[in-house]
Amino acid sequence: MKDKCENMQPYVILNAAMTLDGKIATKTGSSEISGLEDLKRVHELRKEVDGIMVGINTVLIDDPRLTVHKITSEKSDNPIRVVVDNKARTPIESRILNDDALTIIAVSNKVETDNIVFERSKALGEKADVFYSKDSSVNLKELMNYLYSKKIKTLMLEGGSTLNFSMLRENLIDEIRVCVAPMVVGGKYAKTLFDGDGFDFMKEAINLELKNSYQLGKDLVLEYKVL
Ligand SMILES: NC(=O)C1=CN([C@@H]2O[C@H](COP(=O)(O)OP(=O)(O)OC[C@H]3O[C@@H](n4cnc5c(N)ncnc54)[C@H](OP(=O)(O)O)[C@@H]3O)[C@@H](O)[C@H]2O)C=CC1
Ligand SMILES: Nc1nc(O)c(N)c(N[C@@H]2O[C@H](COP(=O)(O)O)[C@@H](O)[C@H]2O)n1
Repeated sequence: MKDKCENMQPYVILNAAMTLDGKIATKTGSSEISGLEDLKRVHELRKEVDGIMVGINTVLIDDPRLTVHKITSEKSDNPIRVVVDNKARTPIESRILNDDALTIIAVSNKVETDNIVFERSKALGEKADVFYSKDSSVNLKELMNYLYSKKIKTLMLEGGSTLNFSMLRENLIDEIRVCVAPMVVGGKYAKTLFDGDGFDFMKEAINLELKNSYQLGKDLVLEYKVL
C-alpha cells in the first residue's frame, strides 16, 4: 500500500458489502450481507491496515468490534479503531471501547458550547483518545492529518453511507473495495454505499478505475482506484 506522506494523510481504502441494488443495510439497519469467504477477506484487510474508521451511526446500530476476530484473537493484529462522532454519543459500554485495541473518538466543537457533549467526551476520554475538531462537524482532513501523526499510514473506512460520502467528497479515499452479494432488498430508506447530500450533476461524479474483480463464494468482489 502506498504511503501518502506528501500530504501527511493515511492511504484510505473504503471497504463495504452491498446488495446488487447498492444497499449496505435494509431500512431497519440489518446488514449481514457478505458470505463467510468475504468476511475472511475483510478481516485479512483489517489485519493489514494500521487503522479502521466508522461513523457514529454504525456504532449505534451495529455495535461493531472492528477487530480481526474472525481470523485470530491476537490483539496485536487489531488496527486502531476510529469513530467519527460529532456529539460524543459513543456508548461507554460499546464493544468498540473494549481493550482489544486502542480507540480514537473524533468529536466536533460542540464540546465547547454544549455541556452534555463536553461531559460525554470527558467520560469517553477515560477509555479512548479523543480528537477535538475545531469545526461543527468533524473536519475530516484535519482528522486524517492527526491519524497520520499517530502512525496510521493505512486506514480502512468501513462506513456507513454518510461518512463514506463525506470522505469521498473531500477526496480522501484512495481505493474502494466492494463485495456485491447476489441479493436485492429495495427500499428508498435503505442506506446505499454513498448517501449524504450527493452531487447535483454527473459532471461532478468521482471517477473510478476498475483494477480487479473476482468471485468469492457466491459474492463478487470489485476493486477500484479513485481517480
Ligand atoms: N454493509 C456494510 O459494509 C456496512 C454497513 N453499514 C451500515 O450503515 C448504516 C449506518 O450508516 P449511516 O447512517 O449513514 O451513518 P454513519 O455510520 O456514516 O455515521 C454518520 C454520522 O457520523 C457523524 N459524523 C461526524 N462528522 C462527520 C462528517 N464530517 N461527515 C459525515 N458524518 C460525520 C455524524 O454524526 P451526528 O449525526 O452525531 O452529527 C453522522 O450523522 C448502518 O445501518 C450500518 O449497518 C455500516 C458499515 C458497513
Ligand atoms: N464487509 C462487510 N460485510 C458485511 O456483510 C457487513 N455487515 C459489514 N459490516 C461492517 O462490519 C462491522 C461489524 O464488525 P465486527 O464483526 O463486529 O468486527 C459493521 O459495523 C460494519 O462496519 N462488512
